[in-house]
Amino acid sequence: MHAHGLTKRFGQLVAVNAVNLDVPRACVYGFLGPNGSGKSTTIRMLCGLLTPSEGEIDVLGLRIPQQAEQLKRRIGYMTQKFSLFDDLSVRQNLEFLATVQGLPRQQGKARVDDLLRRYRLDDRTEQLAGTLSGGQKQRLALAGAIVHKPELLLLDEPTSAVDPESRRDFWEKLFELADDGTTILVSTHYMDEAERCHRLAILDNGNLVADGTPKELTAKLQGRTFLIRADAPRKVKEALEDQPDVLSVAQIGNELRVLLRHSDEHVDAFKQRLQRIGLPFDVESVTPSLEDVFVAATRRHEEQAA
Ligand SMILES: Nc1ncnc2c1ncn2[C@@H]1O[C@H](COP(=O)(O)OP(=O)(O)OP(=O)(O)O)[C@@H](O)[C@H]1O
Repeated sequence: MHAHGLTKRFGQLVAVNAVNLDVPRACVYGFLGPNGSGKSTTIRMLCGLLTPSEGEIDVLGLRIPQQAEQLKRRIGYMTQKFSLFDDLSVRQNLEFLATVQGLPRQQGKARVDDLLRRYRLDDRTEQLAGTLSGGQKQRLALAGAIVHKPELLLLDEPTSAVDPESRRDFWEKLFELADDGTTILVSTHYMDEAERCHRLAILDNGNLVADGTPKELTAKLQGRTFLIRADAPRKVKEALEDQPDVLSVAQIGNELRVLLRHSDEHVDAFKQRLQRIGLPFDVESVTPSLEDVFVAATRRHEEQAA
C-alpha cells in the first residue's frame, strides 16, 4: 500500500498534511500519535471512506477512492467503537457479516464455526453481543472484521477500551494474521503497542514526523538519552530546562529522563557540563525508548514550524 502527498482539509483545519506512506505486505504497521493527530482521518482515506483533499493512494493495486468499491471485499476495518449489533447473538453477528461479505451459506457457516473456536467465543455463541465483556466484544469485532479473510486489515485504536491482558491477547491474534500473510495497519497511542509493530509512522498535528522500524527510530537517538537521580529533582529539572542543548526533561518519581538535542556519547562530558548547576545528582546514559523518539520528532517539527 502506498500513499503520496495525502492531505485532508476540513475547512481551515489541515487534519492530514502531505503524508507519504509505504506499507509492505504482511507487515504489522503502526500509526502512533496523540488524540487529534490525524490517525483516524488517514485510515478512513486509505479504505475509501473519506475523499482526500489531495494526494494519491494505491491499496492492493487499486486506486483509491476511485476503485473503493472493488476494495471493500478485500479489506477489513475495525474502529474503537465496536461495530457490533448488541441485540444479535455472537453467532448471529458473525453470520450476518458473512452474508454481507457474500460468503456462500455453507462456506459462511464453516468459517463462523472456525472463528468462534479460534477467538474463544464457542462457549457463548447464543449470548447477545451487547452483554459481552470489553475483551470479548473486541475479539468478536476482530473475528467479524476478518470473516471474509481480507488481505489488508485496518484497525483504528482497537484496544483503547480493554484491559492489558486483553490487549496482549489481541496483539497475538494480529501477529497470527500477519504470519498468514495479512497486512495490518493499526493506530494506537500506546507506546508498548507501537514497540511491537514491524514498522511505524509517528503522526503529530497531521504531519508524519518519523517512520521506520522501532529499532531504526531508537538507534537514531543513541547518545542523547540520560537518566538523572537527584534529591531535589524539581530544582535540577528547572536548571536543566534552561540549558540550550536539553530538548526535554521528564520527571518519573525521583528520576529525570533527559533528552539532548545532539548526541553526547560520553556520560562524563555530560556530567561535567551539569556540574555547573551545583546541585547533587547522579547521571547515567540510557537506551532510547520510543517515547524519546516521539518527543524528539514532535519537538523538532514544532521548532521547524516556528
Ligand atoms: N468530519 C470532520 N469535520 C471536521 N473536523 C474533523 C472531522 N474529522 C476529523 N476532524 C478533525 O481532524 C483532526 C484529526 O482527527 P482524527 O480523528 O483523524 O485524529 P486521531 O489521531 O484519530 O485522534 P483520536 O486518537 O482522538 O481518534 C482533529 O482535529 C479533528 O477534530
